Amino acid sequence: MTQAEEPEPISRLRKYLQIKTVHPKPDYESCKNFLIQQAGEIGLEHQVVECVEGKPIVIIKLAGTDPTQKSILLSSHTDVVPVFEDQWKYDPFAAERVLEGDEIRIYARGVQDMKAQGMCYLEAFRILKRAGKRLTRNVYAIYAPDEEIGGADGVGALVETKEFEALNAGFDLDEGGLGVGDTVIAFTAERLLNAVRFTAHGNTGHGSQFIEGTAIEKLLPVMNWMLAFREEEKVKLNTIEGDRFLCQGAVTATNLTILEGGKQQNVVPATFSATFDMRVSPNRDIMVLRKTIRDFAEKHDVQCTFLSTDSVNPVTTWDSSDPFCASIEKVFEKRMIKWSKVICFAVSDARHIRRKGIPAIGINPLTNHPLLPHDHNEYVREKDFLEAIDVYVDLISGLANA
Ligand SMILES: CSCC[C@H](NC=O)C(=O)O
Ligand SMILES: [Zn+2]
Ligand SMILES: [Zn+2]
Repeated sequence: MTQAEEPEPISRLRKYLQIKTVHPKPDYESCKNFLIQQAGEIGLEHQVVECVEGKPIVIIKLAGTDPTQKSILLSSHTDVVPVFEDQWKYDPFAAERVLEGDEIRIYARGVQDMKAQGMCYLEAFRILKRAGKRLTRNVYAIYAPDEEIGGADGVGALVETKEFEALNAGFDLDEGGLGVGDTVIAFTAERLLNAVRFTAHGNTGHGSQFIEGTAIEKLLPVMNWMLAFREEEKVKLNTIEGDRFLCQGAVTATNLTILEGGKQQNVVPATFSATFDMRVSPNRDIMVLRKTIRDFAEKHDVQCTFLSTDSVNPVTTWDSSDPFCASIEKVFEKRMIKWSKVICFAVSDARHIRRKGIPAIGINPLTNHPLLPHDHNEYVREKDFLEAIDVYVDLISGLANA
């Protein structure tokens, strides 16, 4: 096979990928300009909501025939996570189009997470607009910053604005994960982020002595207890029937991610701290869990700070008799797509939308790829991206006419 001429949607995707919206200093300005230019080219209205200066949210509208009906949101984030450049086969921001074996791939940071998805929305709008087909409901594609750092200044702030209220949203199609094998996953919920930092203070002194009541002595039982909890949940996950990866939302994940303390090898540290990333399953009562953790830490004279204090974690119930869910099921059926409802293992901007009482489902039609979000050499097969656009044409048409 030779590398055929580059299809136009691929050229546009590559341009989007070449914009360095990478943390810690994402180029949101160029990104905003690119999206506005795309909207203009397709002939669509756009608005920019800047809840926090320098963090624009671009909203592009496919106008429906009946704007009094609740609208459909297509959510995406524009930011991408940092790279270890020397670990990449190609420049992560060149968006190289490469022939590997018999497939053409686009390599770039953020192509899986989630710029390909974001561009699918616009390409689908382009096709629908060109066909002159008017759908009933308004559809808004949202391009938001900062999802990768929590989204407080992005969708988290947007949902509190008059502009968001004016969108009159009834349903949100949000960020999905790539399919597992050939199965498309539909996120109906997420685990709650519950990062916790334990800090212990103790006696200090010469490193040669048996100092009593040291910070590390206090901290260790708490750390071990947290790791025992981690083990318990891991065992629980292994007893669940079904794919371990897809089922992980049913249990709570815990990882020690930061360990700090000590200034010099021969000085017993006066302070030591351990930070854990916890992802709490919606099946578990977060308030009870937090109290148990706090009580245990305090019993060991260890301070406990929850770095994330969100406690509300709404779940979108998949209801096949709901017209929006039914319209998605119909697309999957027509296209013979295997799919599965899943609790998302990480968090996404969908949680901000669900907290406003709007149902949100995270879907990504790309299947049979290695999962590379946040990893080196992130890529998407060209053929699959082009097919995903057609899936979005169907999803958008179904939802907007539901
Ligand atoms: C601090 S918000 C982090 C958001 C991130 N979302 C996707 O990877 C996550 O770690 O789940
Ligand atoms: Zn993402
Ligand atoms: Zn991510």
